[in-house]
Amino acid sequence: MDDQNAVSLTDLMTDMAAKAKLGAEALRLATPETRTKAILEAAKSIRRREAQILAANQQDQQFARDKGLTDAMIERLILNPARVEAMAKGLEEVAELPDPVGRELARWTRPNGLDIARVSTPIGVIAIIYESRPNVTADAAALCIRSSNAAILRTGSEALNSALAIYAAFEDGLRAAGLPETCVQLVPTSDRYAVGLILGGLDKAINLIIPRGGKSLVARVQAEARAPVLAHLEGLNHTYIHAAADPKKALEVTLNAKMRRVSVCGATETLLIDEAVAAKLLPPIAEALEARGCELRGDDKARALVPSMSAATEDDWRTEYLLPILSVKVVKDEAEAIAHIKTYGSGHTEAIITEDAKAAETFLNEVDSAIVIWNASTQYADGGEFGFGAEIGISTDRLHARGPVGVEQLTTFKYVVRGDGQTRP
Ligand SMILES: NC(=O)C1=CN([C@@H]2O[C@H](COP(=O)(O)OP(=O)(O)OC[C@H]3O[C@@H](n4cnc5c(N)ncnc54)[C@H](OP(=O)(O)O)[C@@H]3O)[C@@H](O)[C@H]2O)C=CC1
Ligand SMILES: N[C@@H](CCC(=O)OP(=O)(O)O)C(=O)O
Repeated sequence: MDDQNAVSLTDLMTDMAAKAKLGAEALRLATPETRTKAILEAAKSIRRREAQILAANQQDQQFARDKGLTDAMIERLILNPARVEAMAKGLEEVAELPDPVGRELARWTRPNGLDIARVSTPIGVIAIIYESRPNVTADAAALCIRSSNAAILRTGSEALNSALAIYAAFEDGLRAAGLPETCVQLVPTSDRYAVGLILGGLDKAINLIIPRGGKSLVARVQAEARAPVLAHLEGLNHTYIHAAADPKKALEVTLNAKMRRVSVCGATETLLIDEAVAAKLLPPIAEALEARGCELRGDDKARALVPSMSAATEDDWRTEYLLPILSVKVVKDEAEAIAHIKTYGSGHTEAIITEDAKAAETFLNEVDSAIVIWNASTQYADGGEFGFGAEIGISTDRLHARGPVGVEQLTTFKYVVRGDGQTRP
């Protein structure tokens, strides 16, 4: 980018940040009913604007095809009338969520009579950098309004036209509720220079940055972020089939965990299987996966059982494919499975398949990922599936929230202290 463009983009983003601060203040002081109205009106507007949204999405799909994106990546970009309706319905669900701000979280009285209450509050201005999935624009905007946070949204570049069309519905919703349209703003360019400006914190206007993406984004965030970050990063997830696994559950859960949607961050990327059951369980699981078009890459023991597998390299254990590819390792026991996850996992989601409650508890306790699952698919890593209405994504950070981030996770708190003239000795 030349100097002139850099200056104008810097000006644009600085202006957005200043407006976002005002928006955050307006939201903080608005009633819950006003915020509900903004979201419901945005949902109505999404339905009204369906044709525009779909036309914008067609442009994005063409751009993505010209760019040579994989089918899985194009699939997550696609909108159709059913998906537009699902987006509007999702907003209605968020609108109905209990208001997460202004709640008394705890209250106690000190011996000196001071009455202290911990009360939930919004975070302020949240900037979200996310991938090319159009519904994230709607979900993130609605969750931020519900939780009284102003949002600066930076969509993946392949979804920019769709995001702009969806964003227009939020301008309608905010206006109809009498709130400034700038409570939610969308970065109107795909220039990555804007990402750098967000990571720089925009003169401390940004209270939290949520980056939702893969390796390239991680590297940049780690190098450049100068504002607090709540990382929603890659999901290098494992499913471990324990020696006491039920064969039917092992087959069905593994198939779902890998193949339900291969491009989502909750997809399983590595299958670990106990050597005690590998000879019996791995061949039928491999056959079923291959029949659905999944490529398998295994270690020597796995390949001895399933000769069609290619050899896994060290890189495979470290790769989040987001494709119909699965790495497979036969492990000696649960301890080796847990050690493998500790070495290669990204701290997102891991599952154990077993009928042995003690082994399950060991796994749930010792594996230190944001989500640990017993006898179910890693693809349940999702705020909607957790009952949160929607999600910003899955936090792979340890502070201030872990796992699915919904409205409650978008709040912080303050202390309200009520006295009667006390002075401190
Ligand atoms: N934990 C979670 O909740 C989720 C995590 N993910 C993860 O996202 C990844 C898949 O999505 P994918 O589209 O590949 O994600 P990317 O990381 O490529 O893109 C995500 C966003 O980051 C931006 N970005 C990426 N790299 C850079 C960079 N170097 N400088 C500036 N901006 C950058 C992208 O912009 P641009 O459009 O310019 O490329 C896009 O807006 C997977 O790793 C998946 O696990 C996905 C969904 C949820
Ligand atoms: N957690 C959600 C969304 C995951 C998601 O958006 O993933 P991606 O395909 O990488 O954009 C789900 O499982 O549907």
